[in-house]
Amino acid sequence: MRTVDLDRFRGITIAMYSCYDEQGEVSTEAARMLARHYANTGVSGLYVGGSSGEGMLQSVEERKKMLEAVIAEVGRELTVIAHIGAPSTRDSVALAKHAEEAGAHAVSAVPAIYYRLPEASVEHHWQSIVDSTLLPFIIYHIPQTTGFHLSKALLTRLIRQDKIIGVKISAESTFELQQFKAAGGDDILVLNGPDEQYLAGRSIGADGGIGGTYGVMPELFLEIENCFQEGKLEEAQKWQFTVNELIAELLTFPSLYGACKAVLKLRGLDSGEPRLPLLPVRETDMERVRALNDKILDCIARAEASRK
Ligand SMILES: CC(=O)N[C@H](C=O)[C@@H](O)[C@H](O)[C@H](O)CO
Ligand SMILES: CC(=O)C(=O)O
Repeated sequence: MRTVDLDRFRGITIAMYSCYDEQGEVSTEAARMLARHYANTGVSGLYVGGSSGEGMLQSVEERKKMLEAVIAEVGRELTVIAHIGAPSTRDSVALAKHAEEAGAHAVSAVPAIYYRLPEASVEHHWQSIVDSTLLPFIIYHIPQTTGFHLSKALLTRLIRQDKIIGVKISAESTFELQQFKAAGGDDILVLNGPDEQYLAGRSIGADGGIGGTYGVMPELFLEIENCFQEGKLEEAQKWQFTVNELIAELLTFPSLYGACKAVLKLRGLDSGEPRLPLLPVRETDMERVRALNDKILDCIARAEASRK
């Protein structure tokens, strides 16, 4: 049995976008505003500084600032998971210690990126992070960007430790997800990464999800989750199909996060542009963004009406 309460990490966790001002500097006001908005939607948590959060594109100081702002605003209402993975173990450990002091509920990290590392390096990297704080740790497995394939053997070894409570799996294989779940059972959390497969992930063993498109439509993922919990699988599938049409459109823009941020801006939630090399939405694409935002809002209204 774990000494950590796993329940607070279940449900819908938004992989929050970065928040910048007009000059492209981290904006604590924008971070608080966006975190506040999310706290009012009913999601369980926020994942700060991950892929959607552009942690890899920020300095250590900027990452600290962003995390502190989110915790100051919603740290008592929501579960805040700090993604502290950085190319070096040294920076990752510094960020993990900061996250603990700042009041994060858990830390999470990708493998050390850039070098093609043997499993022993990645294990040592993660272990150093885990040993540096008392916080629970969630492995972030995203082989399509890191190039590192987490083996079931390494996972099994790591999750024996009380502090290593689970894995966020962004690999697209639901079989792999199921194998991880089978390796850890009720004693670990397996969190679904690919938003397009939220329902598939849940159906095959995921305990919840952390996703980058939740941020423009948390209500729709909450609806899939509610239907799933109520055993209304056809309804859940209908909403997943709806969501997937929207994701397919979001993925047609030069960057997914640029599109998501542009959508939010139309709703008065300005978090600035994504940081380069992630491209912002082109002026000539703004008509398409407007149409897409209208479509998403319409789907959210339908989901809410179906609950009444
Ligand atoms: C590769 C990547 O960033 N995956 C994210 C996290 O798992 C997802 O949330 C995607 O952003 C989402 O599924 C859209 O493809
Ligand atoms: C998408 C996701 O989960 C992340 O941004 O890390």
